[in-house]
Amino acid sequence: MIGLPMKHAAPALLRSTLYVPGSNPRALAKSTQLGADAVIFDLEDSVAPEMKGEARRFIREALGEERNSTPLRVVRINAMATSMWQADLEAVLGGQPDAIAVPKVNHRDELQVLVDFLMGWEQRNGASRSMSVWPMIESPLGVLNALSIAQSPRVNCLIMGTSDLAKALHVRTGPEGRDGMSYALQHCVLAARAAGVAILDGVYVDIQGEEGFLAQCQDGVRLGFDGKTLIHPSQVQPANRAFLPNQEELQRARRVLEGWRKASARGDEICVVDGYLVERLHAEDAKRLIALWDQAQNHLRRGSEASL
Ligand SMILES: CC(C)(COP(=O)(O)OP(=O)(O)OC[C@H]1O[C@@H](n2cnc3c(N)ncnc32)[C@H](O)[C@@H]1OP(=O)(O)O)[C@@H](O)C(=O)NCCC(=O)NCCSC(=O)C[C@H](O)C(=O)O
Ligand SMILES: [Mg+2]
Repeated sequence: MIGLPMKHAAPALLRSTLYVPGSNPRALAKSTQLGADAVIFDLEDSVAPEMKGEARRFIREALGEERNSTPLRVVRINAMATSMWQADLEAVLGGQPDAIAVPKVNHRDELQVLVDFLMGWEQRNGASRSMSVWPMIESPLGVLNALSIAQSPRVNCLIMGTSDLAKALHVRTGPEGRDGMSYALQHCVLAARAAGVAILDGVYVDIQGEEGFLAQCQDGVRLGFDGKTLIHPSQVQPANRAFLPNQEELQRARRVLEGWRKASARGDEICVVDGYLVERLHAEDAKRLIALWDQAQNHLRRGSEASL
């Protein structure tokens, strides 16, 4: 039933999420054809104040286009501390985006205001489903409150705003790494996992810096992120590859699952695969990796069917 606080399931595949300035209709049209798992049509920092109205119209038009289930369409509104977010929502909700990304969330109370607004809109307009909410964590207070933010109604994904966070923390980031914010990143991954929601790593702003970008994707994988937010089409395919198991990991996961299933059928809870102890938890983790791979194959298939 629309309107009740409820848990929204986390999207299954979010390796690549591409930001697109709402003021750029050419990029808006292109963004959904690039193989990203999600796109974020932006009304916040990439749009000049005098362009906000026009960007709202462009985004509403882009949402209205005939579409498939992929990529997910998300709209980033202006922060709840501004006077712009209501007009943003009024302009785009009729286009039924898959989620609303909310920048600079410091406290769960801000989300309650947003959810109250969404519930009112959905009731007035007889909406058939309730909108998901993707809060952005990009301040020290946001990081410290990450768990309660992640547990708020309708939240099914957190997004790291690492540029704003680096600025607020006074840390340097770049190809040499981002050690200064590793505690904050890990804290947010912990919060997302505890709340059962997805979590996306921040952007890498050096568009030409392929090597640095790949290194940061690998860092994101090691930290436990589900995927990365992106700023340029050239980052989509590398992120799609980085956030999937490679062939060696996939084959190993299949051997682990098979080995454990055989052991389980014999009544054993443990076995040894490739010289390593395998318990139920390893089989479950292997199953998760295989499911991720299968989701990506389905996504590819749907994409190629859509382009026929
Ligand atoms: C950074 C850019 C301004 C560079 O744009 P451009 O100079 O046009 O790049 P290219 O010439 O290489 O572009 C080639 C074609 O690709 C299209 N394009 C470029 N970027 C995108 C995109 N993001 N989505 C879709 N399509 C894109 C161009 O239109 C060209 O197409 P064509 O003309 O047909 O050949 C630009 O990449 C850009 O605007 N990127 C996104 C910037 C953005 O959204 N920033 C805000 C989000 S990041 C953030 O806010 C951080 C967070 O809050 C934090 O705190 O960390
Ligand atoms: Mg930001």
